[in-house]
Amino acid sequence: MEATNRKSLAGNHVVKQILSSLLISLVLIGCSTSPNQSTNSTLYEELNGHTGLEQLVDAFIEQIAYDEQIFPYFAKANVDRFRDNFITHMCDVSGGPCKYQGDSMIDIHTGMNINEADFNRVVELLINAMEEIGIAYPTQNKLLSRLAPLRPEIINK
Ligand code: HEM
Repeated sequence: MEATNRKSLAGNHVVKQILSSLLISLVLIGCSTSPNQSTNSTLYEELNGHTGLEQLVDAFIEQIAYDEQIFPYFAKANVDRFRDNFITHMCDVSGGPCKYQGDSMIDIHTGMNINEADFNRVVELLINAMEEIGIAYPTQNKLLSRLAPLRPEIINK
């Protein structure tokens, strides 16, 4: 009985050692933030600037093109104009050196009758696009939280 206890204690000790070295590694990884994640960089920089946004919007447009639920909204849209204006809008929203001067979110989306489910689907497509080009989760979340307040300007208009 005692031997078994000691054995399991010894086992516990090894487990503790492994856990504490794991913890140390995690803390070290957490401390060694890359330049992209430093607190001084803007979200625009984390998204790899203009080139990164171009990549993201191209991946997003491809997602839309293959999505049966969302594509019908864009069937008659001018894709080149959408691409340019969406990039500028994202650049502005993420703190980049652009000023979006296009129509307001309300004006653009009025008459489209976009419901909650379709809005959520578009968010999913944007997440897929971010995944596809390898944007880190914390950066994804930051972009989504900047877009979330626009929801009431787009839904049910
Ligand atoms: C946070 C979410 C959204 C943002 C930030 C956003 C932003 C924009 C921007 C900047 C444009 C460019 C306007 C232009 O072409 O000049 C646009 C166009 C458009 N958006 Fe959205 N949008 C969002 C959600 C949605 C959703 C959920 C749908 C449909 C389900 C949608 C459908 C469209 C369509 C069809 C156009 C093209 C209009 C056209 O060129 O005729 N958008 N959006």
